[in-house]
Amino acid sequence: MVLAWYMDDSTDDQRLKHHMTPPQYVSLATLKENTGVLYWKLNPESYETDGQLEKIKSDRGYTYTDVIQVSPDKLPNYETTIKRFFEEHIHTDEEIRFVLEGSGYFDVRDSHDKWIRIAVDVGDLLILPAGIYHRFTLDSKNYIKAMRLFIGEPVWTPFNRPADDMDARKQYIEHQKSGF
Ligand SMILES: CSCCC(=O)C(=O)O
Ligand SMILES: [Fe+2]
Repeated sequence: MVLAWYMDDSTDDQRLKHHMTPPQYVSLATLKENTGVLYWKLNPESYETDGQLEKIKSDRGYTYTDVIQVSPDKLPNYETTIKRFFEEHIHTDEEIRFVLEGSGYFDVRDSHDKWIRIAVDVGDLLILPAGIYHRFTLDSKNYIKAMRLFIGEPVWTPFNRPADDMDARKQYIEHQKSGF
């Protein structure tokens, strides 16, 4: 089950939960209204045949899929890559991830520039809109396997903050003002 919460300001291990005291959770509805992040829960046992993933793919035009595994032995240049995932950045396209095994945290900035931590695990399909400031980290279990989806030829290029002058960022801010 996906859960999201506001993060504390501690600079401790990024893989910890970083709850506020007391914890301050964010509902999926609020997450969507405030940030444009979308979420589906799919059945990890039957997603290949039950049509749910196929429907999302055809509704949203996703034509490309691959699978990424993040662990020291599976991911090339592991240390460098996980550092890059955790640098605050945007993309010019949506970031779409469907968790097949393991778990992790996507952190996104809300409309007041506060970090919201989204905990994903098996069956969670998360869509981060183009232009949202975000980052990714493994949690303390240290492993995730996820499907990546894309419209057309994938572009994974991160643009680290500050990227406020980019069109994708400006368009994101406009959407946020007018309501997702
Ligand atoms: C959960 S997939 C691993 C992270 C990733 O692909 C990304 O941050 O772009
Ligand atoms: Fe990203």
